[in-house]
Amino acid sequence: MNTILTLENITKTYGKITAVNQLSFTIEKGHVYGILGPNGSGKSTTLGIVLNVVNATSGSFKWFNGEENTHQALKKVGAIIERPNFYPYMTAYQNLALVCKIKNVSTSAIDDKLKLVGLLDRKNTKFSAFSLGMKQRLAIASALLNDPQILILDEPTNGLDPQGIHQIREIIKTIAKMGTTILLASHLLDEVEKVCDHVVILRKGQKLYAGPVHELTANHGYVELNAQNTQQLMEVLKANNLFERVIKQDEDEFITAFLSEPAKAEEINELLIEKGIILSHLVKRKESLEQQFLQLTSQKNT
Ligand SMILES: Nc1ncnc2c1ncn2[C@@H]1O[C@H](COP(=O)(O)OP(=O)(O)OP(=O)(O)O)[C@@H](O)[C@H]1O
Repeated sequence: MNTILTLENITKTYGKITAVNQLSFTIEKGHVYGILGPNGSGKSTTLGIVLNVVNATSGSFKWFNGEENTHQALKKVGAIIERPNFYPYMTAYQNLALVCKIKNVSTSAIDDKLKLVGLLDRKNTKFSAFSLGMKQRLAIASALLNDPQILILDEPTNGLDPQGIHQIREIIKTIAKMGTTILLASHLLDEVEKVCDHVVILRKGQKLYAGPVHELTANHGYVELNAQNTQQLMEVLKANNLFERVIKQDEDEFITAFLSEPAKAEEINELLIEKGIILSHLVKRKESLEQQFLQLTSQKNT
């Protein structure tokens, strides 16, 4: 089995606040997972729980199918969940050598890891002289020193400039291509879309969606329509299997009908003419991932 991590009904409460609510999902080897959600949706708390730094109130999780205890399993996990913190007066190399000593791994891999994050030529520069982006890249090198099976990152590009953001995303993609599973938390849809192949969407600690990113985008779009007799049009649309959801709120100018399978505007028009409906408006649209994300996160008021 290639299961790296399984969460089952994890809940974490802080007094009256439910930070994580009955959360279940599975991480399989070889994928890049994003935990996506607005600020305060429970992403960091979830990462803290699986890394054993936060105790869950209820529910369970297991690493590597529960073959080893959590303490042993976490030796195969690389994680950066806080701002990178190294000794400022020591060089990049010296800092990593110290990490090797603490993790009890050989220093022979240091240059390779520095190369991977684009810092080999800065190995003898003191940490205090590093930019935030360089510090973050050094933290990634450090987390990779023991060749973990999974790398966990909490908001890896927070606070970086566009170039720094690009560098980090490219490094994450390279690490993933080399076979390391990645789990990253982000509030940036764009980041998850660019870097991840799977996503768990959270809102107020609750899972709204878990699955491949492409399935979230693989919808057939929707049509906006109107006719003189709106009520009749609504009824015809609702009765047809071509549409999985038909919506019109009072303030809406048009009816929105979500397609359950691909269909051209001409086909829809023809179908409605057969039912005696002359459309005054027909526009076919496709929701962007952003629209879907906003729709998902604004629904389910709990
Ligand atoms: N130690 C704590 N004590 C009390 N409440 C907490 C604590 N840690 C987190 N929370 C609360 O739990 C909820 C989830 O927080 P969490 O940090 O996990 O969210 P997040 O999605 O990572 O957001 P952000 O990106 O803003 O950190 C929030 O309402 C937060 O205020």
